[in-house]
Amino acid sequence: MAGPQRNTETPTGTATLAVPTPDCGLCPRLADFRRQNRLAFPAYHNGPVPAFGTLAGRLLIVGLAPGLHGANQTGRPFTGDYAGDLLYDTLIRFGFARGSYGRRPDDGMDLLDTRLTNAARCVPPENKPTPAEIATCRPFLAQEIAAMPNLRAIVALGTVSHASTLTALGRRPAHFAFGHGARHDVRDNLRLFDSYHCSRYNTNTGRLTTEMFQAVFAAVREHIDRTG
Ligand SMILES: O=c1cc[nH]c(=O)[nH]1
Repeated sequence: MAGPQRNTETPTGTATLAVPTPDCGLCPRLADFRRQNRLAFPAYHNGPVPAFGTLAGRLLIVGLAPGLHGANQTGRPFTGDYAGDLLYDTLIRFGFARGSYGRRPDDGMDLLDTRLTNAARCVPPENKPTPAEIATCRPFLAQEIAAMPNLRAIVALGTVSHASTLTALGRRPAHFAFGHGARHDVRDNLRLFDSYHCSRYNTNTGRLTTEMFQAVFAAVREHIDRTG
């Protein structure tokens, strides 16, 4: 766990972006959980899950945290478990992705004009990152945002992502109430769209329907096409 806490990646070939090291120890509880998971599931990714998609994109989607048998297994956000089913299908429908989601990182899915990341990069016990863990991981989210020169829209999946995104942008969450379908102009040329998280729990309970989720991305599509 010792050693530098930051790597850099150069996805655009120009900008460098700080990302957590594979053995990031900034959150002791998550590092402990990772050690347990390495023993229990040695074939899994078991590390911070990097963002997926291009930094040149106009859209950034911010999830909560990797699922134990999803992104923590495969190393790609929202990949490997139910959480990606509705998300990737919706992205394809509105032209933000192409391919077909196969729950595997080698399924050939491409994001178009879009980047996908999480408020916390490491899998938390019981899918619940603590506020301190979200805060510790926030600089990586802030760097993602800062490294996207064409950004026009951010979709926050759930209240935790909504608040962390606003804080990363230097805005006060108390000034922007979360609501499914809510839109907030958070700075010049940048609109935040809120959605309930596309988790199995939310869709099974009917809190989030396919139509509700699609309506958010229809609005994002319209916004991006209109603002260029
Ligand atoms: O928020 C989530 C849920 C599942 N998988 C992710 O990568 N993020």
